[in-house]
Amino acid sequence: QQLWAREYCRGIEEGSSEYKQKKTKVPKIYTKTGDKGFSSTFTGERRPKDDQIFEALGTTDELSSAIGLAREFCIDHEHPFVDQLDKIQCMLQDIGSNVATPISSARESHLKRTSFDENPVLELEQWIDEYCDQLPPLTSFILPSGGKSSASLHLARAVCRRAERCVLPVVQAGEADPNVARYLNRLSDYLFTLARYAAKLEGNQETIYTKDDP
Ligand SMILES: Nc1ncnc2c1ncn2[C@@H]1O[C@H](COP(=O)(O)OP(=O)(O)OP(=O)(O)O)[C@@H](O)[C@H]1O
Repeated sequence: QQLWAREYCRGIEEGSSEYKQKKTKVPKIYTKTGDKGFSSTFTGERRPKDDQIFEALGTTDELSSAIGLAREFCIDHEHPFVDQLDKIQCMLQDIGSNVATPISSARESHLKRTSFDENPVLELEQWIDEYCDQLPPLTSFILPSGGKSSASLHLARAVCRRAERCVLPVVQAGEADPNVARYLNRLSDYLFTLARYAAKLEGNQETIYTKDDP
């Protein structure tokens, strides 16, 4: 809202009467148009808030928030991959735009602005391969553990898998780009690998699954 106001009033001296007059016209964050349980897609359609589009959109938002929290723990340790997490959060924003633009009601200009191609998927694969080369091979199940960075990356991984489940029906209905589902599928592998890598960098032990024999 603040940013919007600053942009809207760009070039006008802050505090001047013209600025104050213009700023009062900045729309409020709450329009109340969603109070009856319906909201808008980017194409302007009104749909119930429990529609699969908003389910997918909301879960993608949860995923970005989970990564945002993990990122904060990683910053505390000055991990070298924080830039990758930043880029992923931006990609998730693009995924949200693609999902919120159902192809059946989109105009050419909508599709152009919200397209999602396969390059980000390939980039994730490259990152995964680089980390895997530096990790010992997995010989048993590991549990979400390995310190705060690692455990929070595991939590983000689990949210990522839920986001994938929510996005899939939208993709299968032909309403979002299949690269969106591919990206989320690859992202959970990236987050798993990164969780292990973070534990290694921090010198933390990962907890191994064990089963007590009766
Ligand atoms: N509960 C929700 N979960 C996921 N996405 C949502 C949800 N509600 C709205 N959206 C999407 O996020 C966009 C912005 O949300 P916003 O809260 O402004 O919508 P709204 O509830 O329709 O409006 P308002 O909050 O002003 O009454 C909406 O246009 C819609 O695409």
